[in-house]
Parts: sequence; structure tokens; C-alpha cells
Amino acid sequence: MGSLAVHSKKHKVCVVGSGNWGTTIAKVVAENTKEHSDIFEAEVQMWVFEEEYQIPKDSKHYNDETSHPRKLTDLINSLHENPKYLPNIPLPKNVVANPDVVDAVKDATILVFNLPHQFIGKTCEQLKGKIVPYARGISCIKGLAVSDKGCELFSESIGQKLGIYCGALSGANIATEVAQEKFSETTVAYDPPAMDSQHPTPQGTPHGSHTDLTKLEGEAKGLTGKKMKRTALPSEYPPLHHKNVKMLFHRPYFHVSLVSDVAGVSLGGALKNIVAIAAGFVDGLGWGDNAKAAVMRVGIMEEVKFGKMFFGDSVQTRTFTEESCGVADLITSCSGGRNFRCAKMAVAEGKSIGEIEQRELNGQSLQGTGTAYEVNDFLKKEGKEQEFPLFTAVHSILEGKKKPEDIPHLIDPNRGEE
Ligand SMILES: NC(=O)c1ccc[n+]([C@@H]2O[C@H](COP(=O)([O-])OP(=O)(O)OC[C@H]3O[C@@H](n4cnc5c(N)ncnc54)[C@H](O)[C@@H]3O)[C@@H](O)[C@H]2O)c1
Ligand SMILES: O=P(O)(O)OC[C@H](O)CO
Repeated sequence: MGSLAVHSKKHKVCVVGSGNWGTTIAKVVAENTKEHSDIFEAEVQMWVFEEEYQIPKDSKHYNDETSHPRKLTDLINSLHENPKYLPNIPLPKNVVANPDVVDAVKDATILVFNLPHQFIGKTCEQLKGKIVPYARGISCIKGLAVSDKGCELFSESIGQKLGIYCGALSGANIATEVAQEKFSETTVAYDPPAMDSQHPTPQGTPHGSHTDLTKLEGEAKGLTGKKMKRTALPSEYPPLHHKNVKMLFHRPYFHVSLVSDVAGVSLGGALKNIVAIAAGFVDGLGWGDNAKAAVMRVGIMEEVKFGKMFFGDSVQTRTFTEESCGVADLITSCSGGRNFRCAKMAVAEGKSIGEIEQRELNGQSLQGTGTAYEVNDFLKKEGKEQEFPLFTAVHSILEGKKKPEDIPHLIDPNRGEE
């Protein structure tokens, strides 16, 4: 059921990204846009970073037409499957793969950002000035935007670059399990500008009439207190309050909890990737579950400390302890996530984690290694490396300056007293 008010326009959704998680979220969203046709246009555009892909000979999709490399977008649109990044999962027919990012976001009022974090800056540059000014974003990206200016959440940096409000989605969500419709939970943080609920244009604007956007412009405060230009959602569209945002993501197999703590949700997803690498390191040594639990305990403490230290009161401890994006994501990531698995293989085989990533992930991208370096850069500049011994240990091991066997010593709180 949608809202009772009649709105002349529906929200158009674009998923910006089409990897393992990007394609899974496009599937989830497309199931919902079809089901809630009073609020959303059924068609979901999915931007694909175009590449040629060869269907493997042992695939059920291998035939005369697919015996040579084909554009990934053509394959997705004809097979209704993403054979490279989410094989063997049927996609709803209303997911449309589009290689042109500007065309994909055209007229979209909801932009779901779902790319490996290293590609988001460039993608946003391409989108500047090309989106509707009152679009709203949700970032599903697990990572942090670290630059000379400091450490930002992707929801914030996307919001600033594009001049829109952007929330975050993160949870204990290994993509393939969600795509197979095995039960999981997620957390969506959405705390839009108050102007969205103020209906700045008269209700019931006649169909086809154009909203005067200058009347909708205003300012909103970001997490860091920076003022950002915002354009309110015209009243022709159904409001994007928590209930309607939940309708876009919630499925019987994918339960959504809506919160307002954008920083807590984003930090849980980003920082657990560093902890998962540490868990992989100790498991790769054959040290067993107790060692992994110790690393996870220290890891969640460092996540909360990082949030409080650098994002202040906007971060709530309970987001880490009670929501899927916190401790639950830490557990699943340290059990079966890619960062964990690759780090474990790297130690067990005596290879670099980058080598294992290339060999095992078929083009998917580890986020924990980049985040470990970026967080370390930031902590070093802040003079706080010693206050985050596990994050610092992972960076030192990746750098080859320490060994996985050093972890117990490096995270020992009494270390400095020897
Ligand atoms: N995979 C998961 O289980 C999972 C679950 C939850 C969250 N996440 C998060 O979601 C985000 C996206 O991860 P994913 O799993 O969809 O990606 P992925 O690891 O499958 O990465 C591959 C994607 O990167 C794209 N790509 C490669 N080069 C590019 C370029 N130069 N510019 C733009 N795109 C390029 C590829 O086209 C492909 O879509 C990450 O932040 C990740 O941490 C992943
Ligand atoms: O496979 P990973 O390590 O990128 O983790 C996947 C998800 O983030 C788990 O929630």
C-alpha cells in the first residue's frame, strides 16, 4: 500500500554499479518497484562499467551466439542474468543494463550507489550536473573517502559532489546469499533534509506542469556541520520518508531496519573489512576460532572508537551493537566474506593478498586492503595510529613490516608497559 495522497509522478530508480552486490541490489530493488507500482516506476536502470565477457564453455549459456566475447550489457539484457559478477541468479526483466552512466541516471529520483569504493569519485565527476537536482541517493558502498581534507563517509562525499541528500545501506549481506534469497537483515540510514516533508509546492500540482526549482532550493547541514545546497523533492512525487524508502529495499528474505545514524551505518560497513582481513590472517595461521573471536572483539571496539573520535555525537554505539550493519556484519564478514577468505588463503599459501584476489575473485574487488591503507593514512595524519592497534597491525602486515604471528602482541593493551 502506498500513501493516500495522489501523486502525479513516480520515482525512477537507477542502480549505479553492477558488480556482485550492485547486481544483487538491482534485483532486490526491481522486485520492489514492480510490487509497489503506485510509488515507483517498474523499470530499474543499472549502470554497467562496460566490458567484453566470454561465457565459459561449461556454462548453460554457452552456444553459437555466445561462443565469442560479447558486451556484458548485451549479455545481461538478453540472458536476464549477470554472468560475470552474479552467475546463475535470474534477474527480474525490469532490470535494464545500461553502459552509459549519464543516460542511466536520466530522470532518476533515486540513485543507489553500489560500486567498489575506488571508482566512486570518478563516477560522481561524470554525473555532476547530469542528475535531477532533487534526486536522493543511497550509498551501499563499504569504504571511506580519505583525502587531504580528512576522512569522509561516501554518503557525504557523494552528497557534496552531486548536491543531493544521500543515505546509506549496509548490513551482514554476503551478496550471493542475498541473491539466492536466503534470509538476511540490513540497515538503512536515511535522515533526509526537513525540507522534504515541508511540501514547498502546493499539493496536487496539475499533471504535466513544471515545478519551479528555484522555489525548492535551500540549505541543509551535513554531519560535519558543513552547509550544503539541497533541492527539496517536488510534491508531485510520493514523499521519501522511512516507510517509502523501506518499501524500495525490504523483501521477505531481506529485512530492512531504518535508522537515522548515517555515520554509524557507513563506518560499520567500511571498517569491518579491515577486521575481516585480520580474522583471515589468524585463521590462515590455523589458530582457530578463539583467535578469530579475539580479533573481532578488538575490531568492534576500534570501530566504535573511530566513530566517536572522528564523527562525534552523530554516531550511536547501539548502531554497532544492535544493528545488522555493526556486529552482525563483522561476524558474517569474518566467517565467509571475500576479505576474510583471501587473507586466509594468502597466509596459508604464503602469497600476497593481491595475488589471491586476482586468482580467486574473477574481477570482483577486495575493499579491505584499500580501506586499511586509507584509514592508516588518516590515522597517521591525526597522530592516532597507536590508539587503533588492530587497524594499524593490519596495515603493517600488508606493508610487510609485521607478520600475522605478531597480531597478539600488537593488540595487547599492556604492550607499552614492557
Ligand atoms: N559483494 C558483496 O558480498 C558485498 C556485500 C555488501 C556490500 N558490498 C559492497 O558493495 C560495493 C560494491 O561491491 P560489488 O561486490 O558490487 O563489486 P565487485 O567487487 O563485484 O566489483 C566489480 C565491479 O567493479 C566494476 N568496475 C571495475 N572497474 C571499474 C571502473 N574503472 N569504474 C567503475 N567500475 C568498475 C565492475 O564493472 C564490477 O561491476 C563495495 O563497497 C562492497 O564492499 C559488497
Ligand atoms: O566479501 P566482503 O569481504 O567484501 O564482504 C561482503 C559483505 O560486506 C558482507 O556483509
